[in-house]
Amino acid sequence: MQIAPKGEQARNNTALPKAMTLIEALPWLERFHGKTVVIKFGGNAMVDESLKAAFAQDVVFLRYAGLHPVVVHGGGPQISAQLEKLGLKSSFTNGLRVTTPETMDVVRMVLAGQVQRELVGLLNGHGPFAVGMTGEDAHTMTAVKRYAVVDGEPVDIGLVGDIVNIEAGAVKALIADGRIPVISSIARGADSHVYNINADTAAAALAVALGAEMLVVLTDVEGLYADWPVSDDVISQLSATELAAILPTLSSGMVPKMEGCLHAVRSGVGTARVLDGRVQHSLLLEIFTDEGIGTMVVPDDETAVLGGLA
Ligand SMILES: Nc1ncnc2c1ncn2[C@@H]1O[C@H](COP(=O)(O)OP(=O)(O)O)[C@@H](O)[C@H]1O
Ligand SMILES: CC(=O)N[C@@H](CCC(=O)OP(=O)(O)O)C(=O)O
Repeated sequence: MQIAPKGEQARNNTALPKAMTLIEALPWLERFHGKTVVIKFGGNAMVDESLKAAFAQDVVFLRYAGLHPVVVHGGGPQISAQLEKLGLKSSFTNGLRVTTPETMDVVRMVLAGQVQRELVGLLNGHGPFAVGMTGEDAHTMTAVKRYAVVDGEPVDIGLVGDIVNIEAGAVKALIADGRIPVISSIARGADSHVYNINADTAAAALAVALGAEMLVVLTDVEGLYADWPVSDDVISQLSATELAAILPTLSSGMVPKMEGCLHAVRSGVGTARVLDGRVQHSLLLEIFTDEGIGTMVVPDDETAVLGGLA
């Protein structure tokens, strides 16, 4: 038995702000309970051990809060580091890795064998939730060869694919079983080649196929900068039409990210958000607090009020 001195519990009201923080989350919990959230964890956001651990906590928190998180992970910098160790060079065209068959072996090994395994391990430190798979498994993602377009001309970039079909059954079965799917962006081609898929593109396609409420992209910038690299003013919210208008002006890694966000909101996903993965717990802050952070893309018919509660 433990006995507190008279009045101590009543005076001990330092806990009130904590209670208010929890209460602030209530409308968002009501709104998102039972909804699927596809989270893209970018390779540039996973450089730090404490960030990876905080990410795993956030994702498991979402699961316990009654949402259905699905993780699609990147690993671009990790692939480049491994290629370098092997004496192979990395080259990109329009933000896409030029992927020879030799490079593809390394992409598959790093994404499915290292990055995915590590994330599954971190998530499963909190319970038996995470199940790793690649887009190849159960024909979840089918790809066709993708060409980069440079000066209006198609350029062969090797085994880079575009997703043409998603069979979401295996992912849905995992969600229904209370698991957290952790998916590497590799897909089988109808021609039985294995293709390297940009992880932003894969996450967006999966969000659409799952009818997700939200696509969240965690990266290494605060959001979409209005006039990058000249300024770093973050665009906090923009409509699909506004995004389509600025898409041709974007460069490097932002191109597949924002193309994915646009595709998602134009295909039924409620909102698409780009967040700073370098900020600990940015995922929870974005979903469960009133302060929106990063960039939110909303469908054209949504009003600005989506930033708060509609
Ligand atoms: N308008 C922009 N706003 C923000 N970042 C931009 C913009 N245009 C290009 N970038 C670049 O895109 C990068 C993010 O893409 P990328 O490196 O592929 O990240 P990730 O590994 O998270 O997918 C940023 O670090 C920045 O250098
Ligand atoms: C075709 C293509 O470029 N694929 C990417 C796949 C990994 C990825 O997208 O990782 P990030 O999200 O960390 O950039 C690559 O090989 O780097």
